[in-house]
Amino acid sequence: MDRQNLTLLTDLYELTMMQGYFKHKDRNETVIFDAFYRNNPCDGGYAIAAGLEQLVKYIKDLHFSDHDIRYLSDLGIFDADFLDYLADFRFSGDIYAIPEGTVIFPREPLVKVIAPIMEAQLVETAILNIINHQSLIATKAARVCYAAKGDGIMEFGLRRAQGPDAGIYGARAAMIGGCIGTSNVLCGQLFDVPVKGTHAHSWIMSFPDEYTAFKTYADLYPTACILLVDTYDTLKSGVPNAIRVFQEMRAAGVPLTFYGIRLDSGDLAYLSKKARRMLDEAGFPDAVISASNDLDEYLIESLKAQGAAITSWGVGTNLITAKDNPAFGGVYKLAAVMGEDGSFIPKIKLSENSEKVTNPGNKKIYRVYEKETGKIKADLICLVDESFREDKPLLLFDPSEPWKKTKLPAGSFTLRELLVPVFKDGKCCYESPRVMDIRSYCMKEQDTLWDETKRFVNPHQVYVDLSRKLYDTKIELLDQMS
Ligand SMILES: Nc1ncnc2c1ncn2[C@@H]1O[C@H](COP(=O)(O)OP(=O)(O)OP(=O)(O)O)[C@@H](O)[C@H]1O
Ligand SMILES: O=P(O)(O)OC[C@H]1O[C@H](OP(=O)(O)OP(=O)(O)O)[C@H](O)[C@@H]1O
Ligand SMILES: O=C(O)c1cccnc1
Repeated sequence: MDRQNLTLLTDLYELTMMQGYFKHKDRNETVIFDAFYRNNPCDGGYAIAAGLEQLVKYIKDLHFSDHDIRYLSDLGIFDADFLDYLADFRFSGDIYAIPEGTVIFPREPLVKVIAPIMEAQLVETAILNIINHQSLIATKAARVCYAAKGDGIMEFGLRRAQGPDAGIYGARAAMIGGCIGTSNVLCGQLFDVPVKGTHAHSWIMSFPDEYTAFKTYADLYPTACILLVDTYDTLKSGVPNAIRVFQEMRAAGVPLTFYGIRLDSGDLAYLSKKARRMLDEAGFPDAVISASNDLDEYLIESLKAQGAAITSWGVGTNLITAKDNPAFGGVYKLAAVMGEDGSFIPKIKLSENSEKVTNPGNKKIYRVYEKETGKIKADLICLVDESFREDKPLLLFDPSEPWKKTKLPAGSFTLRELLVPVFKDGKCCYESPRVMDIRSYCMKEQDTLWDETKRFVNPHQVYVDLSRKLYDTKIELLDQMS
């Protein structure tokens, strides 16, 4: 994906609407679109923003090549004047976004596009495609890492990902969410993240016996020597053969730095405890026991509760595909159009479902932290011309039940604005951090959540409140429409 022009990575209707705007509207009419999501993945209490670096690259590269124009012309639905316009097309607007690795909550704008309507419309599909995928996998990874309580999680999903892009960018997102490495070598090269791995059953099966396979592997890779012990019989053959090889390494003076076993089938709790005892009794208490086999956050949590002696985890299919929640559900909605006097006229989308009624206007988001603990108290969506101060009391109320109010005393909270400028007048003004730096930031972000929000069953939902002014604007629009 990084190597090609993605301008046609859009739904046809964006282009047919663009042509309609071109012919029947003021094509320079400036509008605001918000990308946001409505429900946390996996019924969780939060999500992790990811994908901004690829979004930035996509916007920077936006242009219709001669080849693209010829293709669109051949479709027979676009007129020459519109195709001429496309030939000179560049993104000229502003984009604000929540930085990658940030903890996010439903209904807050993750990306805000302020641009001429034709441009803002075109980019909908790709923005959602990129942000939805990576935010989903980063969130899943954060959950898996949370279950592992500080043990390392290796991302092993490339072979099970839905194609190369999902494998590459999914692994990138999994690193942001907290994995310590990936087996995906191209992801390692593209994003300078650690690549890690053990070996497959085929390695063992290709040798005349398990011991010879282990011994050969240990001679080749003595400093990262994790032996897969379940090809024949984990406790009767795999672990004893691994111990024999470790003893020989020690006897030969090979420093045992990072070594151990991987379990990939059977009862992982039982086998890991037995293996732990065998390794300890043989004098290898620091041998790592790693495990894989269709793991996810729930299984890891369960294995921990069962006292499994596993301290390193390989997670493939369920992470890279977010198997139990395969779509993030982010949407892109019109929030305002610019009036003749240059001010924005807020727009709202109605729905039978009150949760689906959009938040109108040109907005920004404050994150409100409890000063004493540094934990998130709530998020506050307001209009851009509003400002709130830490030295003034802050009144928060629940937008779905506005009579429920909380007044935070001045000095008891800190505020941070979440949306940062990414493009200004079509020029990029944002430099993406390195993935490993985003990962470190994401770890700190997750520390701002209470465990009650991170737990898997009925997590506490963080309040995403509206300012009084935004709330009143919304109610006024709803009144006008009814
Ligand atoms: N103690 C345990 N508690 C809960 N789930 C476990 C436990 N041990 C293993 N599992 C999980 O149970 C599932 C099935 O394990 P099992 O070993 O039967 O898998 P399998 O793929 O059938 O084995 P094999 O690879 O030998 O075919 C896997 O997702 C595995 O991670
Ligand atoms: O189970 P996942 O979470 O998807 O993790 C990746 C799986 O991929 C490998 O198995 P595979 O059978 O593909 O190859 P192998 O011969 O190396 O075990 C590995 O052993 C894991 O079990
Ligand atoms: O390195 C490993 O152990 C590995 C890599 C990919 C998939 N499963 C395991």
